[in-house]
Amino acid sequence: MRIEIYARQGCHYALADFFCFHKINYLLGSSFRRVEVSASLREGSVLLVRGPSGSGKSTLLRVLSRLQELVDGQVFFRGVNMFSFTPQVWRSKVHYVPQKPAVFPGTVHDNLLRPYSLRINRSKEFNLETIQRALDKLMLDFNIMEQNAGTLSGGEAARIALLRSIILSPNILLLDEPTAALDEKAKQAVLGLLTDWLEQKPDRGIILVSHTDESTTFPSANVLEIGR
Ligand SMILES: Nc1ncnc2c1ncn2[C@@H]1O[C@H](COP(=O)(O)OP(=O)(O)OP(=O)(O)O)[C@@H](O)[C@H]1O
Repeated sequence: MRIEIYARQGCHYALADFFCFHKINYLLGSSFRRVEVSASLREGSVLLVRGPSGSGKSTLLRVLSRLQELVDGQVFFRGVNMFSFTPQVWRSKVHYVPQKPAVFPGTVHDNLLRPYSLRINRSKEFNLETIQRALDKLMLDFNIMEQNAGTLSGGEAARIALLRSIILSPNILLLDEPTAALDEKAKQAVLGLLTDWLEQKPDRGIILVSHTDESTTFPSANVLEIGR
């Protein structure tokens, strides 16, 4: 009950209490520059995060995925405070896909399989048909599965990192410039996949940091401006 009350106070302006953060404060790197932001995300929707370079957009995503401490403020998923979850459970719900894709030793197949070795994902199914469909949508050939992940191009590695998150079916995707390394056609493919992903199931949302205007793809998206 206490959690409910906090949720309403913290995010009372939210259209729905799906995911929201209220007056969260965080430091930029080791400097004393501090950012304070509030925003909310409706189920099935996108929150676009904009702001000048160095304003703290990537840091916000790190804070929301609990890779960096917040100084103050509250974050809620369905009215439950972020700190009520263990970091592992929180990160299985809220996935961060960094700007520089993480590439692990081994093939692309090994890279996609890697998160399933974590206890939190053991009950999840690694489904090759789903992967094949997603690779198609991302304009990648299924043969890429056997390629050494260290040899992927920047744009390929970005799409594989996104796919690795998507197949685990989190509730919230925190995406940092997911199309920055892509040409226009591949960019549209990624945005199409994200649109489909949002529509496939309820209980999903995306927070998207992007320097390009994605509001035509996601016309109902809320926008959070940082550092203006
Ligand atoms: N680990 C760190 N150590 C020191 N400074 C850091 C660290 N991480 C971030 N910063 C600084 O914090 C500020 C915000 O960085 P952040 O990456 O969040 O910005 P951004 O808005 O995402 O920028 P961009 O649009 O260029 O990607 C920058 O000035 C950056 O140099």
